[in-house]
Amino acid sequence: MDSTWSPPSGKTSLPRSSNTDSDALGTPSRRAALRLLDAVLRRGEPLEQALVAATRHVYGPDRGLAHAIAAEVLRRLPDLDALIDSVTERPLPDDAKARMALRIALVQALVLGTPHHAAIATVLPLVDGGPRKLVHGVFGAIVRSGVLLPEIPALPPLAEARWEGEWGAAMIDGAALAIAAPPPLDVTLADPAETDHWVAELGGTSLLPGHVRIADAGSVTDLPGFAEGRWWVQDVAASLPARLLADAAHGSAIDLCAAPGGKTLQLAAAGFTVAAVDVSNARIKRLRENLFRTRLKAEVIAADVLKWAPAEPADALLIDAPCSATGIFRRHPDVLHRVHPPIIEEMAALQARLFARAADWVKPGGTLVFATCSLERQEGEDQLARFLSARPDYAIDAPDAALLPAGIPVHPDGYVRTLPNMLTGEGGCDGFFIARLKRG
Ligand SMILES: C[S@@+](CC[C@H](N)C(=O)[O-])C[C@H]1O[C@@H](n2cnc3c(N)ncnc32)[C@H](O)[C@@H]1O
Repeated sequence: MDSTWSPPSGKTSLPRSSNTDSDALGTPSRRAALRLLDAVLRRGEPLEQALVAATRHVYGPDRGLAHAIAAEVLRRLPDLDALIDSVTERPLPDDAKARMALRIALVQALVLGTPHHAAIATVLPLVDGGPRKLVHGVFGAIVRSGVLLPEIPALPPLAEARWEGEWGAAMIDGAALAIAAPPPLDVTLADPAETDHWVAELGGTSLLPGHVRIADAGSVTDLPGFAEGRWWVQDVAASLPARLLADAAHGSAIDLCAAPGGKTLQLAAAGFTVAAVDVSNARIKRLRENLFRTRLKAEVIAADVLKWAPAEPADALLIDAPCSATGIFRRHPDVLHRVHPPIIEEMAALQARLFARAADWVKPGGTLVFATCSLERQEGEDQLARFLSARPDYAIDAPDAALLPAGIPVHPDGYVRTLPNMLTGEGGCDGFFIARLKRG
């Protein structure tokens, strides 16, 4: 047994050892959750990317459960670890299987409402032949003490230090609040004139014409209007780049880094003739499905933007550049743990190349929007500054504040920066950087 834990006096009757019976009681989904956490925390893989391999032998609702457990552990990791460390004599190694198993058991018992006996019984087989007694004892000590996780989660120290330095304490408070509760579902309507209709039909609220926010949506595909393609899922902040473009231009549009196509759909619905380019075949498949469902039209091009070039320049160009994705941590909490400065620098270098190359594909007098779903200045403000100093033919084109939800300002320098401490009363928003530029 691991020497870092001393059993509380008296007792511990362990559930039976792992066998196919205990696996049938829900262990496969916990094994899958363990594989997911391993992929994110040890190998630095995005959670979504790890899903297929990690849930290969898990079916039906168990797959969703594995995803939910792993995502919730990632949201509450610092608080779960603090609880574990409060009970062990010496800290368990960060990547020890016992710590992983405890995180999975505790998040079920303390956040997901799993009965305590089921939370521990389904997890003990994960440490079979190893520290079962330790895991059982630590879990028991914590749940018996009646301690709860803090209402407002702690952020991982490295992310907190980076963001506090960049954006200040209010942003940290907003970010912590943002992971305390599941985010609302935002949808963008194919026809903004139908906003009132869909607000009523979906039981939501609206922050902008063509936007509906639903607090507790349940299954997206079962909602009215989904199958008919009247709307698509898109955070309100993610809808702003295409809104800004459509406000300033019309005619032809090139949507670079387009898949799965939320912004392509917006541009097509706004009347642009759209060429949508993306390098990922898997994501392009989803883009085509989205076009099919919404009956909207775009030319879809599978290509690497660093090698591809259009036959002629366009009136409007959107670069929704690949990035660290730290702005979407509410739905993708893996970014809180796996994004570090080298990844941010690597993505920023790619963005700079895409931005510089695509700038030649806009007609004189045309409009370019550069956007990233990142909370890092290197992927936003710094990109804009470097671009403007290299391209005197471009100037910032500040949008009218009326294009944005009340609570999201236009920055004095003319771009839009959304942060987790914006729209907090309405359910928050993702972190985005959006710059609209006019070519002279
Ligand atoms: C932020 S996502 C785009 C989201 C999309 N615009 C939307 O609204 O649904 C970035 C996209 O960039 C694509 N990408 C990354 N590098 C690329 C490259 N060199 N050329 C083309 N697409 C690229 C990725 O496949 C990914 O789909």
